[in-house]
Amino acid sequence: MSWLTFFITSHGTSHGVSVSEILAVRELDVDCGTKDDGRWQKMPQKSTEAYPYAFTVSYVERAWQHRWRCSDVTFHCLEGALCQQWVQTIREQLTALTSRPKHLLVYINPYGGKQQGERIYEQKVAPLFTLASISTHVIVTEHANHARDHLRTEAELKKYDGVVCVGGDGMFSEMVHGLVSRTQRDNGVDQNSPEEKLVPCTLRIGIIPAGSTDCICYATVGINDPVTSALHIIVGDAQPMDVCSVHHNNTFLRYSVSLLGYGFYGDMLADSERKRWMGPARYDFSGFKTFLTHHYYEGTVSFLPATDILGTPRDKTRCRAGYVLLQRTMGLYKNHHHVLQKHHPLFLLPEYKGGWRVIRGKFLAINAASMSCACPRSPKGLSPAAHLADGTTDLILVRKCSRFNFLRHLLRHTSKYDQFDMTFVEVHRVRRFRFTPRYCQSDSELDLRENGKRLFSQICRDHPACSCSPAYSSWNCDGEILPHAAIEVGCVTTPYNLLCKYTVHSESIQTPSLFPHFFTL
Ligand SMILES: CCCCCCCCCCCCC/C=C/[C@@H](O)[C@H](COP(=O)(O)O)NC(C)=O
Ligand SMILES: Nc1ncnc2c1ncn2[C@@H]1O[C@H](COP(=O)(O)OP(=O)(O)O)[C@@H](O)[C@H]1O
Ligand SMILES: [Ca+2]
Repeated sequence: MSWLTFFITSHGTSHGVSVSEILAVRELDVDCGTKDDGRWQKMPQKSTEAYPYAFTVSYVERAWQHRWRCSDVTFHCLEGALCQQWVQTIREQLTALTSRPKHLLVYINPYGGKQQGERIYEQKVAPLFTLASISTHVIVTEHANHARDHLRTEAELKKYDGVVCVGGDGMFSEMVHGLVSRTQRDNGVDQNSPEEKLVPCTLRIGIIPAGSTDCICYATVGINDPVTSALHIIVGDAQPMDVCSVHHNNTFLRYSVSLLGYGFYGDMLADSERKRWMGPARYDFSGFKTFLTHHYYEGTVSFLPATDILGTPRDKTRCRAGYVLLQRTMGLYKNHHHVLQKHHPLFLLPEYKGGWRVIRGKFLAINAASMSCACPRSPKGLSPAAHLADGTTDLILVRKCSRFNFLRHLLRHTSKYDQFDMTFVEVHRVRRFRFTPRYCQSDSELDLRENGKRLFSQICRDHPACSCSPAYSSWNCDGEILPHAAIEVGCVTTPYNLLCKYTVHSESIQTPSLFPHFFTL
């Protein structure tokens, strides 16, 4: 990392800016007389008239709580040639940073969150891209899956260094589906086979948060702030992440990168989609309602524990991304963790010891968190110690319990207390899992659900005193509804290049894996 240090001679202090954090440099026209001194001076506004040449450096300033802001510093000088030399040198250094994007394809979801996507992009993000000389092609989506289908079939991807979505987790999911599906098709990979290895795609995806929960953004950057995300994109930050593929009867259904939730989160999402007019507050309303209905679901969860990894979902350490190390060991890429790096470098071998485990029961919630799932509602997230790119997902099983206990469990997501330390909750770090509901879902029921109709199955006979508990929930897959109850999930890391970098300034136990923002899938 090279640093430019500007000596502020007037005060005898220095001001250092890392080249990797410079966004732009521009010469200023200062129209005045000359003096033959030749040293750079950062001057108070009044005395700048004496210095006819100046240039301004825009750079990343770290503000509070993981926020990044763009700051300017102007340097004045007496000699034009020296001024130009500085500007040219800085430009050359910036050009040498190959991880920075120059051409971006941007999709804006005008419908997500508070429906402010276009305004957020135009007012907060576009000026920064222009400042950083990034050219963009902007598409405002006209309907759901517009971006996904455009990416999958039409978009001329060769022209771009990355794609950016302006929206929530659903919009990010569209990007993932468009790009990953296209890459598999181009490489002859059959998505319907759960065993097939996914070919990673080379384009990176950036998110500008403009959705309702923005969990993928929050869990990776540490905050859901459009300016911070734009700056991470400009400086070329990258973070590989896990992608889970979801299948049903050897048919590909979807990919998931954050949460797959059955029961509580599935029901809450299904209810909230009908209340979109409420905006992001719909989740509070539907969350409360779902909590009161207190439905449980019977079924069998089978999973393949990740025995070869160090670290568990109960770790007190957080996935802090001071730096990210990708290790390639016999085909397994493993991401970071300070403890791992210190004590077990390069010894992470994939083992499938122990085989599958099977758990049968009545569950209020079955959640698979491939990342912490931190969001403003729960700054530590559903699985605070989950890692961003280790090829595993944290499977959380919440068994039937009283409303009071379930409330205690939910509330612990918002406090320092351990949400897993309860008798009815268990958590496993897994490579694959499968869920089969106790009662088989008929094709006609599935059809009805797929067409958006709600149908409570009649099969209630085994629920004691039950007149309303349905046999099936649906899966919440990164905020999108998946009507199939029986699914099979495999988690793979699809890392690519080693673009990860960046020093994270501060952290606390409350703030989980915070990190960059331009994903490599
Ligand atoms: C009664 C007290 C309730 C306190 C509950 C605190 C638990 C909060 C944990 C939230 C975890 C959310 C995981 C995020 C999922 C997103 O992918 C999804 C979609 O996000 P989007 O709306 O597209 O930005 N949002 C939801 C709420 O399902
Ligand atoms: N132009 C559009 N009109 C309607 N729906 C859209 C449009 N563009 C995208 N979508 C869909 O909107 C849904 C919500 O988007 P998302 O970005 O997740 O916002 P939110 O966080 O509010 O849920 C997703 O299912 C996405 O596919
Ligand atoms: Ca959504």
